[in-house]
Order: sequence, then C-alpha cells, then structure tokens
Amino acid sequence: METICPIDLRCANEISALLTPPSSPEVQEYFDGLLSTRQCRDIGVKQDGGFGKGAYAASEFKEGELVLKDQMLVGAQHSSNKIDCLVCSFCFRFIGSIELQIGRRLYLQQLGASVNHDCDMETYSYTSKDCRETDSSDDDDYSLTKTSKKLGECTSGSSKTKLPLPDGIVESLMNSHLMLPYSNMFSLPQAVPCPGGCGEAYYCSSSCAEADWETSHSLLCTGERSDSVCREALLKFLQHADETNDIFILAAKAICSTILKYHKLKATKLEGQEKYVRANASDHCVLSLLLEAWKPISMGHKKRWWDCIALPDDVNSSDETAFRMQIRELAFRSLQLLKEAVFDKECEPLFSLEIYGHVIGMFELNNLDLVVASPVENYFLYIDDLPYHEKQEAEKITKPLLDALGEDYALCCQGTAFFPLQSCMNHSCCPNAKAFKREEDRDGQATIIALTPICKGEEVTISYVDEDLPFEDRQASLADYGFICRCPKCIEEEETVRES
Ligand SMILES: C[S@@+](CC[C@H](N)C(=O)[O-])C[C@H]1O[C@@H](n2cnc3c(N)ncnc32)[C@H](O)[C@@H]1O
Repeated sequence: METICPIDLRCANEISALLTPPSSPEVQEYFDGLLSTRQCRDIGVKQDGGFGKGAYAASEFKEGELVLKDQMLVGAQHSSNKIDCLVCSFCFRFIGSIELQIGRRLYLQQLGASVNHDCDMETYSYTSKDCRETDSSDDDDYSLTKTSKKLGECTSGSSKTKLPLPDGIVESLMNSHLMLPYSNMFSLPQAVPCPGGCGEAYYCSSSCAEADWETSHSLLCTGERSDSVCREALLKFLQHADETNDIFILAAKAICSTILKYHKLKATKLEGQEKYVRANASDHCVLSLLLEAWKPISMGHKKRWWDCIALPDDVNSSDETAFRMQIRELAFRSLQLLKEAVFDKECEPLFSLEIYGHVIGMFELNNLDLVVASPVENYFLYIDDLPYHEKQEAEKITKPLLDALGEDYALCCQGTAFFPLQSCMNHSCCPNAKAFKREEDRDGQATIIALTPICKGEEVTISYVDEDLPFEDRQASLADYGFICRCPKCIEEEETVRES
C-alpha cells in the first residue's frame, strides 16, 4: 500500500525508533516496576517463551487463587453506553446519586436518545466482524479484544415496553428534590465537573479530574479552557469516532498522554539548565524524551490495524485488499481530524499513520471489556429484599421507576480498556488462568484467577476464545490474532480431525 501520510516519510527514522520492540532488560524493568504497584502475588513478565512476552508464576498458585488485578493504562466508556450511566471519566466509578442515575437515564430515554438502542441500524461494514460484545450481565468472563463497537451497536436493548411516569418526577430525581427510600445506603461520590468546562466529562473526585486533565483530557477537552489547537476540529474528531469506531478515542488518549508526558519530561530536564539554555530550547523533537514518554505504549504487542483486523463475514475474500485499504483510509481520516485538533510539532512522529495504525492495532489485539457494575441494580435488589411491610411502602415509589426503566433498568458501565500486565498473557486452549468479571470484580480492573494449580516458573495462560468451541472454530477465531495455536489440546484435536 502506498504512503498517504506525508509525516510517515518525513519522520521515518523517529517512527522506526518508536516501533522498535523494547529490549528484554527494558521489558523486565518496566513490568517489574508495574508489578510492584499491583495487587498480585508473585508473577513476572519475561520475553523469551517463543511468542514474545509472557507472564510467568514466580511462586505456586492454587486453583481459584487471585493471580493479578490489573489497572487499565487507557480506557474509554463506549459512546453508546454514556446514556445508560454517569461514571467518572477517569476511573469509571458511578457518580452522583441513585436518584441522578435513574433520573438521567429516564430523561435521556424520554428525549429519545435511546432511539439507536433497538440495534436495528445497519452495521458499519468497516468494523471488525468480531464485535463479539455480549450483554455483560449474561457473561461472566472478559472477552479479549474486538471490543470496538459498530455504529448503532447498543448496550441497552430492551424491547419491553417502558411505562411512562407522571410529569415532574424525572426532574425532581435529577435535581435531588425527590429522595428515594433507602438510597442513602448507596451513596455515590458527588459528580465533579471537568475543569475545562466541556460539560461532557465528570469525575468522582478532584484528584481524578486532575489526573485525567494531566494525562490526556487537557488536550481532548472541548471546553473553553481546553489546550487543544482547534476545538471545532476536536468536536469533528469526536463525532467521527462516535459515528465509526470509538477505538479512535482510545488511540487519541494514548497519543495525547504521550505528548503531555513528553513536555513534562522536557520541562523537568530544562529546569536544571541555565536561563539562556531554557530560553533557547529548540522546539525540535528530543527523540530520547519522546521514546521515554512513549514507553508504556511501546511495551504493548502491536500490528497495523488494517493488517490485523479480521475480515468481516459480509466481505468476500476477493475484496480483502479493498477492505483493508478502506480501513486504512478510515484511520487516516480520523488521524487528520485529530491532527487538526491537537497537533504538536515536537511530537510530529506521533501523527504519522504508521504510529496511529499501530496504536489502534494494539488495542484491537489486546483490549479487554471494561465493566463496572451498576449500584442502581444493587439498590433495587435491596428494596426487593426488604421485610414485607417496608418493601410494600418503598415500592410505592420505586415500582413506577422500575416500570419506566424497563427490563434493562441497571446497565453496567461498559467500555474497552488496555491492561498492560494482562496484555502480556499468551493464549492456550487449555489455559491455567482466566480473566473474570464476577459480580465482585466489576470494578473496571482486569481480574485474573487461577483455573488450575499453577507451578512456580510455569507460564500463566488465558484463552482468547471460548475454549469449548470445536477445534476448527477456535483456530478460525484465533486467526484474528495472527497465529495458529499449537497447544496440547489443539495438537491432539488436529490429529482427530485429520483421521476422521
Ligand atoms: C495479548 S498479546 C500477548 C502477549 C504477547 N506475546 C506480547 O509479546 O506482548 C497477543 C499476541 O501474542 C502472540 N501469542 C499469544 N498466544 C500465542 C500462542 N499460543 N501461539 C502463538 N502466538 C501467541 C500473538 O502474536 C498474539 O497476537
């Protein structure tokens, strides 16, 4: 495919440095540092097992034991899920109050914002065939990767008739005039608005607001105090991502966090220098600092998005080249909008299509569903469990709300996130660990539990696909990750298939 992005030519050397896989000692040092900050017992990341990096047990694990709780490096709530719940834009905790969560949902429902939620819209043919996202309430495991949503794909999809409420109820829920019985048992952090004034991002605390601002939101905020170059272009970029694939928002967060980190590193470096050196500091890219800022992204396994995305079922294999070209053009359109919005001359290589494609590809190959359980569900369950008289009394108020909300009355926060340690885990069709999202683990983190006893020194493996599928289906699904599985189960079943 010919080059369509001039930055790819102009910054070829820098791009090559950014995409060079880190050395083994660098990998070791980075992940050892990360592991020291995580809730985990004795695992390590090594780069030698034949499939690139892998995670290894540094001591024994018993069946059912927690192997790792990993925090996301970068994550985003699905655009379509934003009407279902109000969560902290940085840590994804539910915020406001039970009343606000219910009132806001009903208000948006009334506005007809959930019109797209009947999932009848035509699916966007550019997105992965494997948008295997299921309703998380029915599914206890994380699904690895392919979490980007198709246009019109929805999280709330109840077809059950929702009963309307009398006038004024929704408003009084939203402005806290109506207090629901027992809701004080489920208090949520107050919603802190974005300091940039976008009115889009809310937080559970000022520390989350500050952290998000410093990490990437100062560049991606559409408010008056935004540091973006052009707010109109930013709005266009966000709209384009909403309409096509919200994985672009994740890629923008990764690029912006690298830019902000680069400038912080540069400022720290200049701090100790003479005044005239600071005044004359060039605005040329200091590659060593850009590489340092890029380190967390450099550690992720990557391929170009248009090379690794699975061919959708409705695309004929004879049209594969044209399809991949379209995907690349879609990414280029998104990149152009992002560039107009937040371009930074010193970090120009980050705006090359090569880098953008690899960042999106990294999310495509590694991401897990992000799931945070709704406190609204717990609230209604609590009411349901009350002693008979208290329940009857409470339900005079809560029952009409439940009826108005419909059967998907308490949807989880759903999104997609990159978990750096979990993403080092290789696949096996007979895995010894599993990424769960049990009720108690729906907190936005990736929870890895031992499925079998794991010995010291053994590789920790998870299954990227449903390991109970027949051999051929498993291999077909794994082709999306660009490898053929040669685990003992596959070798055995391959022979059986060949013999039959
Ligand atoms: C989520 S990453 C796992 C970590 C990866 N090995 C790394 O170096 O970062 C997934 C990629 O690892 C490789 N991989 C994982 N499991 C494998 C297996 N059983 N056989 C061959 N390659 C595997 C494939 O390249 C796959 O796309």
